[in-house]
Amino acid sequence: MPAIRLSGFSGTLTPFLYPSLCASSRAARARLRGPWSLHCRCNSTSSSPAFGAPSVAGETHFNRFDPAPDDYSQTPFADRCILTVEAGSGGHGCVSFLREKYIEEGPANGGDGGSGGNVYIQALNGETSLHKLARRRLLKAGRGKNGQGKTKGGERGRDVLITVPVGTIVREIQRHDPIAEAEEAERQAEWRRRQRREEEEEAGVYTQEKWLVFPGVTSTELNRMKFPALPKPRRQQLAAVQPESPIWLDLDKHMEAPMLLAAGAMGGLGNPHFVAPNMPRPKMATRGDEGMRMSLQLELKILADLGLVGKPNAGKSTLLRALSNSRARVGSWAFTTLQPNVGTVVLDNHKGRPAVSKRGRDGQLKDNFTVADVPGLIEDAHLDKGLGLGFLRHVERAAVLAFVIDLSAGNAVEALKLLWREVSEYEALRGKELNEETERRTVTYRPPGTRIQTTGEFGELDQPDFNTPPEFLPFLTHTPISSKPWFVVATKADLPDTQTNYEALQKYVHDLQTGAQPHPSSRKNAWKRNIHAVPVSAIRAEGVEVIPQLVMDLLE
Ligand SMILES: Nc1nc2c(ncn2[C@@H]2O[C@H](COP(=O)(O)OP(=O)(O)OP(=O)(O)O)[C@@H](O)[C@H]2O)c(=O)[nH]1
Ligand SMILES: [Mg+2]
Repeated sequence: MPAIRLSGFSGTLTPFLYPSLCASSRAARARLRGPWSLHCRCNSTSSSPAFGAPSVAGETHFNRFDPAPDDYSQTPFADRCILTVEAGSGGHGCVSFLREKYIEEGPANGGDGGSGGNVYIQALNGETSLHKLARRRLLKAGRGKNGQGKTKGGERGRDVLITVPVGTIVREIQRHDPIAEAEEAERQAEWRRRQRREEEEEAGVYTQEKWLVFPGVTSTELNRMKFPALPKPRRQQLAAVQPESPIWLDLDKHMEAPMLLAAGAMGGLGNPHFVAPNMPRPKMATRGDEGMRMSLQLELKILADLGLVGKPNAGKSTLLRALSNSRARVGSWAFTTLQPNVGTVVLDNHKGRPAVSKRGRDGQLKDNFTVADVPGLIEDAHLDKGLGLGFLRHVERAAVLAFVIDLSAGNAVEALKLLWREVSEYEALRGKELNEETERRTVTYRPPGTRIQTTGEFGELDQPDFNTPPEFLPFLTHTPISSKPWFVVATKADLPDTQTNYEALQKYVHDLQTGAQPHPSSRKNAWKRNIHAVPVSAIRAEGVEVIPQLVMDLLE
C-alpha cells in the first residue's frame, strides 16, 4: 500500500480548490492519484463552468452533477419484507385394482402420491432488492400429483426458488409444521401405549383427513370396514438438510447452488401398502401430507464497499453521481434520498482493461468497488428519528465509511462529531442486541446426538448425550463501526468562505491521528490511522478523483 502522509496529502489535493493551502509538489499529487482514474469522469470537469465563476443569473445550467430535480432514475427497491413460504403438499395415494380379462378380482395396484415441491433460497450477486418478494407475500411450492392405477406414482410438485441479494438476513417468525405435530402426537400415543403395556398395534379408525376410500364404498360398508394403524409420519430424506428451526441465515456471500429452506411433504400411500392376510384387497389409501408453512422476515443490509454517511442535503447523492454512473436523485432540500442507492465505481487505466491489482475483503482481485448512498442522518437518528435506524443498518455493513460534510453548512468539526455520536450510539444499541441474540441461541441450542425420549406426562426432558463432544455455536460477530477505516469528504468546497472551515476540519483530523484529540466515537479500538479530509466539489466533479485510490487502499 503506498504510504500517504497527511501533510503531503492535504497539499496535493487542494491546489485547484484552495490554492493558498497548496504547498507540496505535483509529483506527490501524481503518486497519490495512482494509476487509476475514473472511468467516465475525466472530461466532465472540463464541461463544467470555470472554477469560481459565478453562474449567469437567470440561466439554468444543468449537468450530470447538478441535475434538474426530476432528472433521476429510481429502481424499485425494498430492503425488508415478510414472506410466507409453503412447501408443497403431497399427492394422495390411489385405491385401484388390477382389471384384466379372466382375472375377476385383481390385486391392489394403486400408486403412491407424489411428494410436494421444495422451497429453496439462493443469494445472487445480480440481485439488488427485495421488492419483488415484498410484492409476492406468499410463495407456494407445487402440490404433488395423486397416484394412479397400474402402480403409477404421482408426479413431484414444482419447486420454488427464492432469489435474494447478497447481504440478506433471513429470520423465521413462525412456522406450522404438520409433520412435527403428527410426530408429537405419535410420541404421546406411544407413551400412552407403553403405560398400558399394550404391545400389539392398535387398530386404526377412519378419519376423513387421513384416509381415502374406494369411491364405491357405501356408508354402512365404511362403518364395518377395518382400518390398519395409520403409518408413522414420514418426511422426505431431503428434509435432513433443512436448516434447524428457528431459521436464522445471514446470506453474505454469493451462493453457487440454492439452499433448501423447506422440503415438500410426502405423498400418500397407495392401497398395495395395506395388503394383509386378513385384507387381501384393501379399499383404502392415505391422503398426502400437508406442506410446512413458514413466515420469514427478510432484511437486506447492503454490502457496499464504501458507505456515505452525512446529514441531509450534505451532497451525498451528488458525490455518488460524481463517482459513478449513478442517477441518484439530487435536490436542494433535506431527505431527497429516501431509499439507499448503490453505485459502482469502475477503476480503469484507459488501456481498455481494468487495472486489477487490489484484493478485496474476500481475497478476490477487485477492479471496482460499490458505494452506498443512504438517506441523511439527523440528531437522534439512533432513536429512529428522521429515517434513523432504517439507514444506519446499511452503514453497519460497509467496509469503509466516508463522512460527507457540507463545508458551507456551519462548523464542519461539530458536524463530524454529531455524525460520529449517532453512529456510535447505534453501535452500542447493536452490541446489546447482539449479546441478547447470542444468549438466546446459547439457551436453545441442542448439540447433535441429543435425543428426545418420552416418559412422564409431558415426555422426558432433553437428555444431552455427554458421550459426544459438544459442538460450540459459532459466535455472532460483526466489526464494530468505529473500528472500520474511515475518512472525511468535505464537500461544496467551491462555495465561498469555506476555506477556514476546511482548515479547522483538517487540523481536527490531524489531531485525531496524532492522538491530540480523542476519537469522536470515544471507543477504545476506534480507527485512527490514515484519516484524511478530502476537499471536493462534487457538483463540478473536482477533487473526487483521489477518492477511488483512497478507498482501494483502505479496503486492502
Ligand atoms: N455548490 C455545491 N453544491 C452542491 C455540491 N454537492 C451538492 N450540492 C448541492 O447540494 C444540494 C443537496 O445535494 P444532494 O446530493 O441531494 O444531498 P444529499 O446529501 O444526497 O441529500 P439527502 O438525500 O436529502 O440526504 C443540491 O442542491 C446539490 O446541487 C457541491 O459540491 N457544491
Ligand atoms: Mg441524497
